[in-house]
Amino acid sequence: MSVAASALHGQVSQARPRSTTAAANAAPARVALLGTGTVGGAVIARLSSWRGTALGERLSLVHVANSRRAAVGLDGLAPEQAVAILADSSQASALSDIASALEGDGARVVIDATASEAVAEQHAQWLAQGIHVVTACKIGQGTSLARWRAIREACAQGASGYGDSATVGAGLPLLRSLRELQAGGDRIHAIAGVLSGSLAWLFNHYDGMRPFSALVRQARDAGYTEPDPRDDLSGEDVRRKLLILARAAGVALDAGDVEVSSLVPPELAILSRDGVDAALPALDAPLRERYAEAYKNGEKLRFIARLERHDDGRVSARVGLESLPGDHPLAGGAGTDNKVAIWSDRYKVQPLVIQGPGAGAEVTAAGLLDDVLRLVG
Ligand SMILES: NC(=O)C1=CN([C@@H]2O[C@H](COP(=O)(O)OP(=O)(O)OC[C@H]3O[C@@H](n4cnc5c(N)ncnc54)[C@H](OP(=O)(O)O)[C@@H]3O)[C@@H](O)[C@H]2O)C=CC1
Ligand SMILES: N[C@@H](CC=O)C(=O)O
Repeated sequence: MSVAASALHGQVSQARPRSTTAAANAAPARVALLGTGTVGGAVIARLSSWRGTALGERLSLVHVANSRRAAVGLDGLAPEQAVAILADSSQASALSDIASALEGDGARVVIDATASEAVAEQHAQWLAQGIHVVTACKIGQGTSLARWRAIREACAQGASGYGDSATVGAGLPLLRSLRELQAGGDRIHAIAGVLSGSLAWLFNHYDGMRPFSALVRQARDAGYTEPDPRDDLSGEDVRRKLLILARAAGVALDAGDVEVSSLVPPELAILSRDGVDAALPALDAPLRERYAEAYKNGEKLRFIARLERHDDGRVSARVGLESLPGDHPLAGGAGTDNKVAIWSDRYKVQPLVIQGPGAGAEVTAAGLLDDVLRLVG
């Protein structure tokens, strides 16, 4: 599929260096954390490890919530006690409470460590109120173009920043590099690579012997997959990441402009989430066949995202499983490695290649908190 490219500019996160005097005088930024699962739990652990340090003094955790409960501490919750306080809290979780919990001196920040549509729908409203949003969730910028535009406009309206490093590459310097290339006058020509940490891990480990479904369970238990692993296996998570990259590269793609080849057979796709685990073996036979075919040709299976701007102005975007020669540059990597090649005016022939862990609680939490620190100055 191809669409016309349109010139958009890179987004949004603003580094705001602060002077030493300002640093000494500034009230700590007030932080609301939404989501206490794999990623949110690691954010709390990292904040706990900062207690009593200069980094810890820059942030005050005033609101923590999961989908059920919230805990509020207007003078700051001790991060190491936040999980226990939340477990004991009788306050119901409500997104409408967050702005008031953040009121007070200092910058205000919402960290979105959920996979929630309802939370993503609030991003633009918080930004318009001057509240920074830092997110691991791709639903804000990686779904409809209208929502992506609303987020950008709200940043301008609220003079607030959107921290999105964790949405692609779990904090790897991917979006930052795209933006810096363009800030230096480059046009992005193409992007190709492995954008899913869980699918990278799966295809780095799958040898055609163990059932693929058993590896999916292992990847889920390690915290690499989305809460519903079908979001990874269907290519939807990679579609969102490619949309985020494309839009940051100045290409106004909508979700339907990306051609997606899903690994999820129809009988698994139609199930409610409760039924997914038991039905995962439906993946096994088709993937064994794909693997055997690739193996016969000396190739490796990799789930690849591709964006290309053609000379005539068309853009093509697709994600799906590819069988690559064993020595292909995108076939390398280990563990959850993402590996992304970027072609631009200065990298015309040999692309810029960025590689590193692309999923996992700790790297993602670190990427989120890096963005928070950048935004609050
Ligand atoms: N895992 C990874 O390696 C990476 C994940 N991400 C992204 O991070 C996000 C979180 O993933 P992960 O931690 O694995 O998911 P989990 O399922 O482990 O955690 C999700 C959390 O969100 C909470 N939640 C859901 N809805 C709301 C709501 N309305 N208000 C407040 N909290 C809510 C859930 O609450 P409850 O406990 O009540 O269900 C849960 O605590 C996802 O968007 C994912 O794409 C990004 C990069 C890497
Ligand atoms: N499920 C995602 C987690 C990070 O975004 C992935 O597998 O890459």
